[in-house]
Amino acid sequence: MTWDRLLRFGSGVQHLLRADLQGQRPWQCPMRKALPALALQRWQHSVPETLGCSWWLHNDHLELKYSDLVMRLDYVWLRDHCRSPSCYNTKTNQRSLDTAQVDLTIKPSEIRSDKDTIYITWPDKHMTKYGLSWLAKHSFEGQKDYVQPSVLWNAAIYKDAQMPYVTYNGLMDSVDEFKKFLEAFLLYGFSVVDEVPASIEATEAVALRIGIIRESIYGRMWDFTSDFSRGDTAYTKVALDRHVDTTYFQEPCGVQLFHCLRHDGTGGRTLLVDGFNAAENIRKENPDHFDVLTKVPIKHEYIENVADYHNHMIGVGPVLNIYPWNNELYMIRYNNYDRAVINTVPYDVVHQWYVAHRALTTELRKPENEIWVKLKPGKILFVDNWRVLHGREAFTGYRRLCGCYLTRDDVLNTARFLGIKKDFYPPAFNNHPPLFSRCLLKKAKPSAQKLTGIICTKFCQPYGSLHRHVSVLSQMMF
Ligand SMILES: C[N+](C)(C)CCCC[C@H](N)C(=O)O
Ligand SMILES: O=C(O)CCC(=O)C(=O)O
Ligand SMILES: [Fe+2]
Repeated sequence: MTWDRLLRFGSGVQHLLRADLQGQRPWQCPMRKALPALALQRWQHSVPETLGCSWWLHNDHLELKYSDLVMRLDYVWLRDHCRSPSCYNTKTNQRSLDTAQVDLTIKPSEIRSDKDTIYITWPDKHMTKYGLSWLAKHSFEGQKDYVQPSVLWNAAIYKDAQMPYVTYNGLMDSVDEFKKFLEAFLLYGFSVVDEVPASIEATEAVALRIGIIRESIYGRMWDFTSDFSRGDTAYTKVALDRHVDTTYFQEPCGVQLFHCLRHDGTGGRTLLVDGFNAAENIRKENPDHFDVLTKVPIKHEYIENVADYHNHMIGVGPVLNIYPWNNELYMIRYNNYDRAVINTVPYDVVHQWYVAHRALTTELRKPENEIWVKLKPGKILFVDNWRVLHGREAFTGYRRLCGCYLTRDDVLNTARFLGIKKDFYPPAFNNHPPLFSRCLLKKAKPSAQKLTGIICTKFCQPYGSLHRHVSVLSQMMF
């Protein structure tokens, strides 16, 4: 074997590469494309091809083929992901290695593989063992393009959805019921628990089953009537248009739950609107409006000086919040009552923003997007406050509502523990087009029998990936 060969091909259970990598020549060899034809045909395998892996040392990364998956692994990444006891604590699942100490031009000095494992020795003689299936699972190329399915709904879709009926006893005593409830919440952005004792204590117990209560200026568990005990319209009898709460927090509360403990009077129904559905419709129909709503920072404010309550909360952010790496919408900050003075952009942008905001408002106000429910003692409504807007009809009489906010991370933590949350971090670079991350599943149910239609939103175009997603989603949902 010549030097070039030794450096370019990996194979065998025996050591293949034992090079002084400081030597210039091998690492300056041309990239794969420029290699002689013979060399290109010479991927070598550790064991019969079907079982093992083959690898190729490039100048700046390791190309590793393992059961049909071709991975390209950066050397610093490989060193950084060493799971040896000195680099990684498997008890705490924390890295002990100081990544800043890794030479950014590091290269393996020795490499070999067998059926399940690849072994890399580094210039300082440290050896790293990588399970091939671990690499397949954690490499960029090995990412399964699953999404957290979410059903963007309007009134008609909701009607067909057959949301599960989960009771207090079911939720507290049965993991299956608990999962049913949370699955519906993840899919639709709201979910109901029924037959709950009409007390603050039972409401709190339900909250704690799902997550951790987020204490705020309103307290831990809150419990209010229309007595204007706090300086906010919520504490009156007037109607409240659709909104999300705590837009004036830098991180608005993730989840809110409502339990109406008593109402002797008329009106007071609760309105729910899927903010993501409305926003995705805007994205489809008028991407420029969508764009403006994702870019213009808007301040929201809560100023209260009532009795002993003195609060001034400020939160700033766009109405539509999207992840920069794939444009996925993750939070809507929409509350026209609490929106503060706009002074962040010049007048012409202000005007564009008003036009875009009007388009969104029009969409949010379409009766076909509204669902109305009457909260009653015994029924707890959970709302994803980053996605689903709520409102209420004016009412008469005595009405007492209790509930709390939950920390979002902890609700998702519970969902992961139950195995019902898939986390998807899509490819973020140009030659790997963003895969769409939200789609409209018509008539999907939490443990759906059937999907009757999947409409992909505009930003997730590539047909190939759409096709893959559809099949992945189908697998998950059927
Ligand atoms: C839910 N609870 C009654 C405690 C608070 C109400 C907060 C109302 C406020 N305008 C907002 O939308 O954030
Ligand atoms: O009274 C209601 O039904 C809800 C009021 C409200 O929007 C809130 O408390 O956040
Ligand atoms: Fe509210």
